Amino acid sequence: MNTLIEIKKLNYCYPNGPDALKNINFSIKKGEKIALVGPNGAGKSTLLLMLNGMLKPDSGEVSYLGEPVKYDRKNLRELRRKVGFVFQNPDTQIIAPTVFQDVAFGPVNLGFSGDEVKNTVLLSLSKVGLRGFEKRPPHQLSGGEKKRVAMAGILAMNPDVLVFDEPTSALDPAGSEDIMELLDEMHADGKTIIISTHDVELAYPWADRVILLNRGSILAQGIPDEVFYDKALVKYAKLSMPVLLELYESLTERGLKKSENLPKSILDFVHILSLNNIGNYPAEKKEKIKCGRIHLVDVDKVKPGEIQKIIIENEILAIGAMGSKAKLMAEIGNIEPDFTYGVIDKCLLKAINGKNTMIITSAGMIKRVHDRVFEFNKESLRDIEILDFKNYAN
Ligand SMILES: Nc1ncnc2c1ncn2[C@@H]1O[C@H](COP(=O)(O)OP(=O)(O)OP(=O)(O)O)[C@@H](O)[C@H]1O
Repeated sequence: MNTLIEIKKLNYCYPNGPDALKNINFSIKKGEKIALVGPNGAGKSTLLLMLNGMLKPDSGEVSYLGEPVKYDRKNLRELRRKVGFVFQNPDTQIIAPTVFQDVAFGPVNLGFSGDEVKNTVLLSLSKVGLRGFEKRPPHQLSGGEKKRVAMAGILAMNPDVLVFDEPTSALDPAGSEDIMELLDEMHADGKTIIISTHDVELAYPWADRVILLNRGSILAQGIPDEVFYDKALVKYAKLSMPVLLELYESLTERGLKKSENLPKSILDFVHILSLNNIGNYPAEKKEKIKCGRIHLVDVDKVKPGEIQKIIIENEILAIGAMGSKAKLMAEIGNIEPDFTYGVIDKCLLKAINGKNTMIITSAGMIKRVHDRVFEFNKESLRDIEILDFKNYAN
């Protein structure tokens, strides 16, 4: 993997303020999903602001693709085009009287033609699930919708790296799940993503790598399993262990056999329990329970009206919509999805209980579903089947 951003020996102190960052060293590789985790005041926002040159270190270096960042106007403009930043509070970012104008701000400044601006804005709005919002005044939107407008504004500049300061702050659980799903969609589109959060439950299953920050210093960095399973470290950072790990630790102390991998989802946990012969169907029932199937619907190939027929004909008991296109399709087809985040694992969980499910999604994510189900089948010695619906005829 190529190193995109590298930070070396970085120090920063706000004028008349505390030492906000002390001797920071880390690098970000292309395609990574990184969570910067720490309690209030740890320095997360300050560090994120270094990534696209909004703050300049007092000492040390930030480099992008091997080149040290230069803090003149021209170079900063270039850098900010490649590293997009979505603020914690969308009101900081939204400036125009309509959603269209707000999202168009970047492309207009980049000198796009009228048609290019229009196409880019509409594409970005559809990526964040806000088509039809073009004429709305942003200040009349909900907090979650404003966050999406801010994201669309950044996507319109097509950056390589997306930085989100507390992407789910002030959102309800469904709004948070929607935003996290959007981040996954952007990642599937090839973007490198860095978020800050103090929500360990959110960071643990999502991130490829976690950087733990406290009082302006990096305490640890590594894969989430290692960082969050270190109780003393997590406590020192004034955070708590993700609840699945806490439960796993507690049960292994009482004799539960340890598994090869730590549980990242309820599905993983159920799998670990079943390896310990806990929660399995009794032998006589097990014989009769066949795994449910996952019906995979490609939104670009199947019409909304046809989905209802597939649901009825295949006795589908739970539906997941993965991605904004799928959610829009569900809305048009009058389908209320049961899952919109963590969809694959939730459908696998239903499948092992013998229930048929449907996942509605689009091109980029179809392979992800196949890969995850293949991996789960291999690990759990099951044969959960995927039926691909590329057109209704099959
Ligand atoms: N503009 C500023 N001027 C002076 N001090 C500041 C400024 N912004 C932040 N600080 C201080 O720098 C330190 C790091 O703040 P920062 O906002 O980066 O932390 P954070 O981890 O993002 O916190 P939170 O989770 O509460 O948003 C804190 O002690 C804070 O008081």
